[in-house]
Amino acid sequence: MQSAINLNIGGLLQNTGLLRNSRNGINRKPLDIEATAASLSRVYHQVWRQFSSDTSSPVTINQMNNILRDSTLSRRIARKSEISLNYDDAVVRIIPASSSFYIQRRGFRTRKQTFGVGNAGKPTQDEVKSPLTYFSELLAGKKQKTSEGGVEKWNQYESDLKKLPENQQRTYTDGFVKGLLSNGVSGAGKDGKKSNTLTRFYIFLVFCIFFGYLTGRIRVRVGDRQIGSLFFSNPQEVNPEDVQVTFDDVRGMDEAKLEVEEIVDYLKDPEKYSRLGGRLPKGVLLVGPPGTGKTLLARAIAGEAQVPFFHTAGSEFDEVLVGQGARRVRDLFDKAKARAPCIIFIDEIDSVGSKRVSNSIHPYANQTINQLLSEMDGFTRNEGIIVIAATNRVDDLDKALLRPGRFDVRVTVPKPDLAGRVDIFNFYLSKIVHSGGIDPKVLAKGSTGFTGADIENMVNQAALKAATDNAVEVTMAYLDEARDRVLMGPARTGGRIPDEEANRNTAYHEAGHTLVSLYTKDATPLHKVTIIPRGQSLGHTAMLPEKDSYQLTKAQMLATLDVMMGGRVAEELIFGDDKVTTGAADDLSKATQLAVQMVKVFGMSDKVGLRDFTAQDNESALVKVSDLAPQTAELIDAEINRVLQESYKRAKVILETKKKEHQLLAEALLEYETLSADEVKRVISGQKIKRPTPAAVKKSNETKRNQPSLVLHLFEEEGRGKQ
Ligand SMILES: Nc1ncnc2c1ncn2[C@@H]1O[C@H](COP(=O)(O)OP(=O)(O)OP(=O)(O)O)[C@@H](O)[C@H]1O
Ligand SMILES: [Zn+2]
Repeated sequence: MQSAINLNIGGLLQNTGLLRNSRNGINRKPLDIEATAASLSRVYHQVWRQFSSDTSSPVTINQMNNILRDSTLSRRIARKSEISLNYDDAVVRIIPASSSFYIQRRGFRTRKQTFGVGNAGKPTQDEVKSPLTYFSELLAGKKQKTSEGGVEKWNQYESDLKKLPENQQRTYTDGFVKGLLSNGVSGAGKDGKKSNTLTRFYIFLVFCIFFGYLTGRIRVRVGDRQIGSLFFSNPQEVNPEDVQVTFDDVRGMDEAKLEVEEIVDYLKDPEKYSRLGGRLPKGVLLVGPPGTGKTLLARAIAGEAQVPFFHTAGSEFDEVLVGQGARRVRDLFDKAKARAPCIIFIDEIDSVGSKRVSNSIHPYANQTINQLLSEMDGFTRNEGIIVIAATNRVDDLDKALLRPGRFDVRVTVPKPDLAGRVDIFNFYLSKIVHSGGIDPKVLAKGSTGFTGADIENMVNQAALKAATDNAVEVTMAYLDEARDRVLMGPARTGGRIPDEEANRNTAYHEAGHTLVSLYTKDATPLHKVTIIPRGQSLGHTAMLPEKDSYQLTKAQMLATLDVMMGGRVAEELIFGDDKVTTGAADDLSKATQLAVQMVKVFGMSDKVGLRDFTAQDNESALVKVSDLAPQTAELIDAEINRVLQESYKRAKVILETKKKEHQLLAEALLEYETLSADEVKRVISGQKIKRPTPAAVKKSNETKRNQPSLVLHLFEEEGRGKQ
């Protein structure tokens, strides 16, 4: 039992880690509601049993699902710096940023518990305790009710503040406090007792605002520059003992590891290198797609060499007062020099180091880059500082950053190949209890294109689901299910949407994609098709490449286009021209993007010819957009249209000749909701599927759900208004 719970806590932290990742820009991992709900409700159950003699669970997974499923809410959850779940007088606070959470019972005495599993050491209770709770407790004394009112008002105030344009927030803050203070003075004469409470509330409020300002919870803007949160947002330093990652934790990138090995050697003993006159790089640029383990590799270098690791992100240098970005860079290097040998890691360097621009929107961006450049020139090669930067868009970087003496070593961190994926699967499988029959090779074959982060996520999802089901071990079935989640995004937990007309439309739309993919020679093989909503889309047709591909042929790209067109064509053929829906918007935008690239970048249109027409889009280009002959622009436009039109026609021919199969497939989708590639093939050849329909399964699973309701409080940090 205990171990199952630990697993869930670990899983919960993983999920909060996902939250943190999705806040960090590129949304590569959508929040998996089902898994999060499962782990949350388990934790709840656990807390409940510790704090109350009542052994029944205070909240069921279903209820938690319902709460999290609300799509607007879940999108907002992904942006939260803190999520707090209240039930009766127990509170669970989750702090994605530090991958920690704590459980607390409000009342006369506060019992707290911190489960810290994680990267950078356990935060102490006081660290994770929000300033709000702190002050509400401090000031409330035994009058719990009052302070709760305060918190409520505070929440109201905070949410009101967020609705305002950012430049007005400061004014609002001042006004609000002034108003309350003057109100309090006039109220004082009438009712001493009340004013006492009020005064406490004001003090509380002022403290909150001040504290919020300090911790970055509240940010003040002047013009379009932001001040505030200057005190606590210095680059966070992870001490050597905290970086416990070693090269052994980094799997499936042997070449990259080899390339950075000598850096480790150097950091361990810089003297040795200086003595022999060796010249080591000052900066290393890790280039690769998100989730391939660039951060992990940098950490491992620090861990292997046992040196301090300064972790920052390019975006942290942004959004500050004029000159603040430059100041932070300077501070960072000053601190690093004092701790040499050490590593400075700058994640997403493209957000600060992109090409220097001379426009009025970003007048100060250049200062930050210039500072970075001068700092890097400022220390000598053998001073013991290695700056490691990560990016997935090396083309966007300012050329000056790439010159010798700066980031002159480039290490590519690609998506893992087959052998790499086997290695990564082995690594993460070894951390869970799984059945003997699982073959990492099979898993690796079925996950072409997955990154290390995807694989970690997949194994973790499987373990979570198995724990929720009280399974003894993680079986292949769980892993398969988890792969689909990673591949297609988390499914809506409530199953199909309640609108059967929309479902019918989705079924024919997806069946259209599926059929075109089956009958187009170079299309990526079909994996699964579903009409259960996932993410933003109502249905999904998933394809999975059979093997790693290092390049795409023109035929493959055209096939991809045809498959994308299949959805709209299907709607048109079945429901008529004026009954087509908005459902094809995403298909069309992706298709257009692909067609544009084929014509403008890949030279795949004979008429337009072998020329890269995007090269002129930047400042220093020899040929500017305006130099392009109008006929050429017209030709490009016409060719893009032609590529799309032809693809549409090919899809139409297929679906017109496969009417019968189309209908069979759509009907089967309506009945079974999700079909595997094999099942699709059975259905269109007129055979039956031998498993109960989801409707039948649901009916037999109907359970009682009469539990008390749950309140979800969300604390927002980032000033992005409500929704
Ligand atoms: N090659 C790998 N071996 C083991 N684990 C990996 C590997 N790649 C990724 N992971 C797992 O995925 C997590 C996320 O990877 P990481 O943050 O290092 O990726 P990244 O390339 O830095 O992404 P981003 O560019 O978004 O910052 C890692 O913490 C690790 O747990
Ligand atoms: Zn579609």
